[in-house]
Amino acid sequence: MLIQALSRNDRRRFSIVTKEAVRVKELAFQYPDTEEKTLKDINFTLRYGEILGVVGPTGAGKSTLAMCLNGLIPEVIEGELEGEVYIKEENIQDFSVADVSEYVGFVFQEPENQLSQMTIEEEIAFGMGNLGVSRSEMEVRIKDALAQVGLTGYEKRSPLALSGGQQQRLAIASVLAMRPSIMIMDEPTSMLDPKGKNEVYDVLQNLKGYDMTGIIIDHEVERIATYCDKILVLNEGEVQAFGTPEEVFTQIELLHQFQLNAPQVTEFLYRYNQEYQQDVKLSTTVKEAVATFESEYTGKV
Ligand SMILES: Nc1ncnc2c1ncn2[C@@H]1O[C@H](COP(=O)(O)OP(=O)(O)OP(=O)(O)O)[C@@H](O)[C@H]1O
Repeated sequence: MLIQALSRNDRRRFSIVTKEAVRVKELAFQYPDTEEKTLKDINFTLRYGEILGVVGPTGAGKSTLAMCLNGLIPEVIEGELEGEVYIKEENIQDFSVADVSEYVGFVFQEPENQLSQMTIEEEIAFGMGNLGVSRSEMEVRIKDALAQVGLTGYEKRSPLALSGGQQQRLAIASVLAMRPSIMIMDEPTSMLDPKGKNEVYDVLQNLKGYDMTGIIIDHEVERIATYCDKILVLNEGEVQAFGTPEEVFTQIELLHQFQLNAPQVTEFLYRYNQEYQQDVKLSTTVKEAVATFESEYTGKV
């Protein structure tokens, strides 16, 4: 009855939100010649359009997890893999890395390492060329991708003449033009200065709602908390927490166990509660915290 009442577009959207974009099931991985598994019994799912932030201390296994999701493990990087990864409900172990790359785009830490062409438009065309996209379609996608990352007008420039933040935005544009269903970014801002970090997160913020599922590994908890729909905390290859930013970042004591911090506002509220024996709700954004304080204290002071 409900389905019948929906328009064709609504039905399409309905089917998208109800399907899983990513399912990781009992995933474990051990590199050769190591004594312990780097990943142990990882389970989570993401729906279409959701953005996942992966946080964890150094060596937790975050990059290893990312490589299991794009098929580099175990096809290119060998080791003992257990469990399954489903992208768009297909088990990626049934496909080659090249096939998986049509659905899963990857943005690396260091932008320079992923740029190889003479001009910005050639850079964006390069990935599409490997997918067999026609010249006329490429032109449309180049224009669109540059507009999305704020680099319109830079088509003929050299990628090497861009700032770090612009280079990373170009790397994102190159992935966007390939129209993957999932975009994985492994610490895309770690090599950038604060201005570059802001540029990249502003672009990512604008991409939200573009029907693309995203996975971002980053130590920038402030930005992760506002940008992501779900957070996964990884430590020594095990999932310690998975849920919304509010569900995860309010577990301050758990985070501290793994030398991780919540956003500053959440840390402040936690310490305020401790120092003054209060029970103020822990918020993960300044806006929410202000609203909480206003409703608690207006007229009482
Ligand atoms: N090719 C490899 N062979 C053997 N061990 C490896 C290999 N690559 C990574 N490791 C080990 O696996 C563990 C997890 O590494 P990984 O890079 O996935 O962690 P990470 O959470 O991404 O760390 P960081 O935040 O420092 O990037 C580390 O102990 C690392 O030394």
